[in-house]
Amino acid sequence: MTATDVPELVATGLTVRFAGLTALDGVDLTVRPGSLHALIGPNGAGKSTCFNVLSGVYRADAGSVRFGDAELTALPPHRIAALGVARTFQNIALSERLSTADNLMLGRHRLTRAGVLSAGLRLPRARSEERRHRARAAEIAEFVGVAEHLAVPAGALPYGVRKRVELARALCAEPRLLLLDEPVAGMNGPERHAMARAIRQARDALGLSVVLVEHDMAMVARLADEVTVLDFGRRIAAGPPDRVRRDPAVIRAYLGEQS
Ligand SMILES: Nc1ncnc2c1ncn2[C@@H]1O[C@H](COP(=O)(O)OP(=O)(O)OP(=O)(O)O)[C@@H](O)[C@H]1O
Repeated sequence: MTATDVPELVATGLTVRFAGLTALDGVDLTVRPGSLHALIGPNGAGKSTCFNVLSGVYRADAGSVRFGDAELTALPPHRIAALGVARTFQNIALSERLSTADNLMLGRHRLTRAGVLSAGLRLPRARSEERRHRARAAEIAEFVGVAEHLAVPAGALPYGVRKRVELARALCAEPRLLLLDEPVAGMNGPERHAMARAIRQARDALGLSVVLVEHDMAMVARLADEVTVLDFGRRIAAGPPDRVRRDPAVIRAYLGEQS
């Protein structure tokens, strides 16, 4: 199944101030439908703040966010989620005692009418709805390579697999735009590769747009169609990874971080 109605995300002039500090300063960001877009930049550049604005956790002091015809700018997080914007966090937020399958069912909560985990009455309609959702969750588990772990409690899985289960859970909400906050943080080489493959496969299979915050330039070059670079709250470059990597302002920003 492919999402056919993925709109463009267009953020314009995003500005966020905390006390005396301007965390985002007139940032523009356009995410083409179905693209994999990386948001990068040195520590404190404003990446998380940008995610928090896109998902409604923070309200911008100025600027706007449009997702197709929808104006997201002043909407609370649950309304933004209802429009098909899902997000993962840097820290794992799975229920450790629940199986992978049940964690994925929690991800489908937004789409269920009967309340799938509490279908205690076992009414036929609730049962068939639950079956349908479990089948879809298993299909999504397949896209991100965690299908073999469906029966295992999330807490018993290795770190890299748990992070992919989290990705699957976010996908279970059938988002049209997925925001991934440092999806490979803390992973070793093979886990990074598995996650990169999972992200690409999910995007290809579901046709959604993905924005990911990432530090590792090699990973960005491998994965992203387009990159936006922030530094001190400003957008200093945007474009395809190859061009952005060679941009003198980007090189300066990253060298500055190392010194
Ligand atoms: N809630 C807040 N209150 C005050 N200052 C904040 C808050 N959130 C972020 N900041 C500041 O805003 C700036 C941008 O922070 P942000 O976390 O968005 O950067 P980042 O690019 O995500 O950094 P990192 O890569 O270290 O996660 C930083 O100077 C940070 O200290």
